[in-house]
Amino acid sequence: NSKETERRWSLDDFDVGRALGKGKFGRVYLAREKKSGYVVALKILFKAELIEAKVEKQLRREIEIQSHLRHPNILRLYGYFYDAKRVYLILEYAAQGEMYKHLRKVETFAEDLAAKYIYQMADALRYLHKKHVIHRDIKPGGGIFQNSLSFIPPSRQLFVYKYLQNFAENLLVGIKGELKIADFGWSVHAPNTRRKTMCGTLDYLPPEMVEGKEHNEAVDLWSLGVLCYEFLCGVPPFEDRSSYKNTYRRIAKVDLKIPSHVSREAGDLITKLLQYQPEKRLSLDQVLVHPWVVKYQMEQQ
Ligand SMILES: Cn1ncc2ncnc(NCCc3cnc(NC(=O)Nc4cccc(C(F)(F)F)c4)s3)c21
Repeated sequence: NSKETERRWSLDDFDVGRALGKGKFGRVYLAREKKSGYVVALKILFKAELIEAKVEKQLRREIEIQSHLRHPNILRLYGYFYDAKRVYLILEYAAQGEMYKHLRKVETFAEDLAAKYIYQMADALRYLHKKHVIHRDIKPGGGIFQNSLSFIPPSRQLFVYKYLQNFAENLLVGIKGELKIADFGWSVHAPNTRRKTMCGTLDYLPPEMVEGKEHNEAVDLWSLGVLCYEFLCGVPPFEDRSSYKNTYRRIAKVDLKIPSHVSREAGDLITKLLQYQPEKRLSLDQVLVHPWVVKYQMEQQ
């Protein structure tokens, strides 16, 4: 309820436990709110580092965006607080941790598991794209910070899509094995140690962004295709571990080779998402009714 986000939290409200992971700007810890016993993830950021990297505004925007999002496949940001040196993000705890650890452990996901994750991702992206429209209407001052997203001219609101650009770097898994998109902060745009490649974001960039052209939410459909490929093949489709230039070239040429072990339906979905022209890519609604995605939803029900 809104009470959670309004009340003043402090570190004394929590018992802090083991470290869950570390990002560029700080660490995440398991924590329990003392009164309710509620378990959360507490991300601790150092103000000095945020100021030095000039990302305070981005953090405000992230808090503003995330505090209005409610979707089972988007990690909740319950609130935040700060003290003299640090900013603390009170986050939903994703009990099964980082998606990449699961993928690396099994190398490739079975097609039914990959289809479940793609369905959940498409559903979350559809929600986010709709929210962007609503975000344009957030009444001034309606958010925690005055400079809420709504003050940004629509053209720059595409910034939020970029947050999703490397969502693959920031997928977590909830207690019931459900996918959770996390970490909308730019912090993850920095070279990310989480993946073997120096800067994971490259693998997920669509041709229009690689070529610095205008882009819109169709970038997320491209990324969804890259994610689906990586779930089924264990590596992203255009990766060239030796050089960024070659990865760029392969993306711009859509140099896509789908291995024979990938089913025809899965290959069909990937091919229809990894289209050079943004308007040719499947829409999120079409992804949600694609035979490969739907086939496994029946089994789930
Ligand atoms: C690893 N792990 N395992 C279980 C688990 N459960 C929950 N969470 C985890 N990890 C944290 C995931 C995050 C969610 N939101 C984030 N947000 C952020 O880090 N924002 C942020 C940081 C620094 C700078 C900026 C700025 F200013 F550039 F915008 C923005 S991090 C978990």
